[in-house]
Amino acid sequence: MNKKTAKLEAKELNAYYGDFHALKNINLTMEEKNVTAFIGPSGCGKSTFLRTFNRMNDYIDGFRTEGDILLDGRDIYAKDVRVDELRKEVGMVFQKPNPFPKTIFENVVYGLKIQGIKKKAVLEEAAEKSLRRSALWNEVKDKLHQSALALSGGQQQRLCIARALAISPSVLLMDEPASALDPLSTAKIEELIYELKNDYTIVIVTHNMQQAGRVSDHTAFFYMGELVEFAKTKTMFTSPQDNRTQNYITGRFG
Ligand SMILES: Nc1ncnc2c1ncn2[C@@H]1O[C@H](COP(=O)(O)OP(=O)(O)OP(=O)(O)O)[C@@H](O)[C@H]1O
Repeated sequence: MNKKTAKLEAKELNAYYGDFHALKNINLTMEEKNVTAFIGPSGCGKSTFLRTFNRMNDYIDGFRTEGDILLDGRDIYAKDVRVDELRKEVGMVFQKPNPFPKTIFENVVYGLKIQGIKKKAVLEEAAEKSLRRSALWNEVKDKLHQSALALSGGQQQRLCIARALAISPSVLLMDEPASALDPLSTAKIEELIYELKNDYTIVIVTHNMQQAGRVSDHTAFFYMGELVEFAKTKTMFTSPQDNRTQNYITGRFG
């Protein structure tokens, strides 16, 4: 087996919303082309941590970090890092599907157009590739120029994944990507995550323990801003080392 390399690393990471200490001295390494699930009770800092990897928290007044976040060994909070470049590398999919009120095609190629790509043939090829990759092509290939808002919730979420993939990121952050979807659409998203990890490093926040078990290689359990435990998912669910992890995964709290 190939030795996996570190893709994302947090080193002594602390994060604050004003005076509130939201993430406490987090050290974590995530391997390339792996799926890592973040689990833990509501408010423990999962989304905050996820959003540090593409600097999504930068928009929040009073938010600050200490310590380092590294992508391919480079500090993404360094002064010379361009956030727009970073977000090409680190794509994100949110809890609620959020397609733009545009056509399916325009949604997928949105990021490419912002980058100045205008050639129709290039955009068409990229759209097809991304829609195939997100397992949506067969369902939408005959209505690419219809409104994305007419798609079902599950299709909209796969469209948002296609939109994220179109700009060729190497990391995909997913914040509870299936929690607003029905079981069948959820299963499709899970299958897709399983497929995508051949090419992408994926980090997923989920409240659904079965989902973490099904899709992730590694799981990180957070509690009150601390990373309590990080392990291979199988190990975490069969023999957690910390009582808090044990209590959470057996449903005693959270
Ligand atoms: N914009 C903000 N301003 C101030 N505090 C915030 C902000 N966003 C989150 N927090 C606080 O930071 C803590 C961690 O929130 P976060 O959303 O990261 O938790 P979470 O584990 O993702 O929760 P959930 O599972 O409910 O989504 C919470 O106490 C929350 O109230």
